[in-house]
Amino acid sequence: MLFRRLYTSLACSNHYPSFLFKKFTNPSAIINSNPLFPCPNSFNLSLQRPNFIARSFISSNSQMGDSRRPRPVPIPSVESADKAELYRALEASLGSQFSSDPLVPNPNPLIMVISGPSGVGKDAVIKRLREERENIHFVVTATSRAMRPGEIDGKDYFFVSKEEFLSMIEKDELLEYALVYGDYKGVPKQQIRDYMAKGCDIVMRVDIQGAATLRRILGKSAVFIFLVAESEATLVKRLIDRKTETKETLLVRIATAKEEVKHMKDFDYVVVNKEGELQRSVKLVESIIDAEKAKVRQRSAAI
Ligand SMILES: Nc1ncnc2c1ncn2[C@@H]1O[C@H](COP(=O)(O)OP(=O)(O)OP(=O)(O)O)[C@@H](O)[C@H]1O
Repeated sequence: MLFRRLYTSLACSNHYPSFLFKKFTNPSAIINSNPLFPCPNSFNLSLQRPNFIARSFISSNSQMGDSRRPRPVPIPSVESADKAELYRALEASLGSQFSSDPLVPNPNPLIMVISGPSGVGKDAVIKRLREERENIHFVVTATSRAMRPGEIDGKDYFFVSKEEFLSMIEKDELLEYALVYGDYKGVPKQQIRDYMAKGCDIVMRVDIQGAATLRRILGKSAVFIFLVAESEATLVKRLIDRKTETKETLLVRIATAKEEVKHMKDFDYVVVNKEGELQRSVKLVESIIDAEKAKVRQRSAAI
């Protein structure tokens, strides 16, 4: 049993020649067939004793002369030994201290792009996510449009003049921008850099066109989430209930939404924001973040 554990830990370690583990499944076969183990018979014998003497495997693999080899280390019985004593004996036997350094580096900051048709619930999901999750920066967009009553500069948008916006374009300070109904809207790069440097994840809320532009710029280095209602009918009712649209803009938004749903395939994840189940949608977005953080090959975005 003890030998099997030792064998498994050595098989996962970089310190030991892999051929020993690839080729053999029976530990005693390794011992009996490998010239690096000078005394196969004595090893087999030692397995039969409760407190057997283990040789340092790492050292026995070295090219050092016998005089420099560490002496055999007694390993106490697993059943009766003190935990600390057993731990130290295993360290001594393997010839190195067990490191407390993290085996896995901190995950990279994530850039998430949340998009979906108008009225699907992007703002509602993001608002709830903001309340529930720390270490996320929600990107504040720059716009050249006038501030509406109740809006706060730096929170809802960065309100800048058209000239200032054009100067930001000129200086390549925007990750992406668009002219929407005569007003510029864009994502300032520096804000994203600053928060990523602090280790924060980044969330951007953009329309479908913005998401397509960001996909071209960021490729697979960002996560793209498409938010959708369970049906067209639900989406329309939600827009009507919001009472923010005129009949003309309602028509435009609904017609646009029908087209936008076709772009779902360009995203990495789809979250169905079902009627009355906002919390479930937020949990699903959080699960996506958690899954991305657990990826062996992390996305790595450079802005
Ligand atoms: N799961 C849900 N169930 C019921 N109502 C919801 C749900 N999610 C969002 N809503 C409501 O639907 C309406 C539209 O949501 P929201 O404004 O967040 O959409 P949006 O995608 O940000 O829209 P737009 O792109 O037009 O700004 C809001 O009144 C919101 O409270």
